[in-house]
Amino acid sequence: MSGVTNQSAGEARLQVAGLSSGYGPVTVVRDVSFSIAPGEILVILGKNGMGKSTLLKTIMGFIRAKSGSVRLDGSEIANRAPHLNAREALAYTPQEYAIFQDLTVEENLRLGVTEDRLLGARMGEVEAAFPVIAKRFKQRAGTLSGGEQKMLLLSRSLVSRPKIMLIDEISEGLQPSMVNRMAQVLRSTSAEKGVAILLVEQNLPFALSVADRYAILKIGEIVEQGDVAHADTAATLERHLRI
Ligand SMILES: Nc1ncnc2c1ncn2[C@@H]1O[C@H](COP(=O)(O)OP(=O)(O)OP(=O)(O)O)[C@@H](O)[C@H]1O
Repeated sequence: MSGVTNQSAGEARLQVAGLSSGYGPVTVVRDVSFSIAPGEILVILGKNGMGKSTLLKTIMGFIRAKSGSVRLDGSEIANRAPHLNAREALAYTPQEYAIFQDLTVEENLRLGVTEDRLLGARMGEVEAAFPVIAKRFKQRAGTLSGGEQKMLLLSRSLVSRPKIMLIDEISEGLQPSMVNRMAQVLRSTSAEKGVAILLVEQNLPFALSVADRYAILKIGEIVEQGDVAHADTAATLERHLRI
């Protein structure tokens, strides 16, 4: 099994073991294993087409696992419907600008909560994270800039009070100031709320500024994982990603 972790199962908020999945007969994610503790951020690195997005979608339940397990605080959730996973505190932020363009910012945020009244109580968190979003509450989401739409996506995840956040290339196409803001928000969300965050990223400086640990995915398999702060990290990334 590839990618054995340095944590015991008892500590893991998210534990993925021997996970394989794909499209029809084609296997894309192969025997992937890792775990993430509460308050920890793991980034999956890899070139285009290596299976990073497929891995996130499999964990969320959008793509069927062919084998393996996905555990949330020790309970098996592999192949559970995405809406049930969302209700039980998994928040998925896709790579696409997946907001409802014709709804207002507020209406988009409301989709992140199970009851309308909860949004009012949680708006303070959106305001603290992304003041620009809170100011545009009544504005049609389609009028936001690309970067603001990404902030709205992340805000929608935050108001759902997740235990686990699955985030696919949030920094893509953002200007540096917005990327820095995203990094701060993710760091404080994991540190202060104990959220386990699984990031998929191609933006290496951003990934390394945010994550505690990394795993490198190559043709669907984890070929290496380690601590970002470890002295060997730069050499390992150079070897596998040629950067
Ligand atoms: N809906 C699909 N049907 C069939 N094959 C797919 C589908 N989506 C992705 N694939 C294939 O699965 C492989 C992995 O794709 P995936 O999007 O998971 O990679 P990725 O590492 O996230 O890459 P990128 O950064 O380009 O999004 C690729 O070969 C891709 O062509």
